[in-house]
Amino acid sequence: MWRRVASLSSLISSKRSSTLNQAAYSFKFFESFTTETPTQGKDGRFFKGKTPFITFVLGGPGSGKGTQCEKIVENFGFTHLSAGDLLRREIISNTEYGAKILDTIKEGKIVPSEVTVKLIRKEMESSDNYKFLIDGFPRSEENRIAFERITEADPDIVLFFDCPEEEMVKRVLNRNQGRVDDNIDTIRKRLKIFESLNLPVVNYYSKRGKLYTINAVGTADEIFEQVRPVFAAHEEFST
Ligand SMILES: Nc1ncnc2c1ncn2[C@@H]1O[C@H](COP(=O)(O)OP(=O)(O)OP(=O)(O)O)[C@@H](O)[C@H]1O
Ligand SMILES: Nc1ccn([C@@H]2O[C@H](COP(=O)(O)O)[C@@H](O)[C@H]2O)c(=O)n1
Ligand SMILES: [Mg+2]
Repeated sequence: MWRRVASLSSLISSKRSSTLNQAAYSFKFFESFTTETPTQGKDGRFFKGKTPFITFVLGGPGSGKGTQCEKIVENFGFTHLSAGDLLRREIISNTEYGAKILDTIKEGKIVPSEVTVKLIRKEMESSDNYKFLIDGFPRSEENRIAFERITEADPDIVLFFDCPEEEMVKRVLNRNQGRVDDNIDTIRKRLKIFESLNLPVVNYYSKRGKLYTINAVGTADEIFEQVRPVFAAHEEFST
């Protein structure tokens, strides 16, 4: 049986053991990484030009984050940074920790935050744009806190694509892009991690008044009509 992820707060209390397991896992994983201390930009700003406008894009696996990000890019001129894509690029580039990332993604677990934040930060630093969609991040409170620490930046908007599990599973199994994690076993693991680690982040931004919840059921165009007003409210984003 699949169920809709509706009440966020009721799910949060059950997360403790998953959180501890993930923390122990991250520690073991991270032991094999070089632990260079991150450098912080002057006044916490490592970007060129304007103050960055940061949108975090959250939602379960297959909820349509990437699909909607493409539309936001087309309509509002953002730069799309998918944390998952950046990690997959590390695997393909065969970097020193590519194999570890591959194992982590196959297990549906979360890659240590410092690794992911540094990849995101590098992309932001080398971009001439100041409007960023950071898709699939933060996936956990640890991700969120690491981003704040390393970049000293805070998101302006957080989008949350709220989708029933049954629909997410259907979409992922039909995706057909050859992803190693698009199989039923890994999807189940990713859904558990989503509930235990990602929903607390959603809840955090909800309490801070930054969250825009989008009903992710319907056609991609219908869903985008809920997204559009969030950005249209900022006149400077009209391209
Ligand atoms: N509204 C929609 N209705 C039906 N299918 C959709 C819709 N939006 C996206 N899809 C399809 O569902 C699949 C998953 O979408 P997408 O890759 O955008 O999700 P995602 O949230 O980025 O997933 P992940 O977290 O696994 O990267 C894709 O094959 C996409 O074409
Ligand atoms: N902040 C993140 C984002 C992703 N991952 C890992 O990548 C997998 C795929 O991510 P998608 O956003 O493309 O679905 C995800 O299941 C994680 O294993 C991560 O560790 N941290
Ligand atoms: Mg995606």
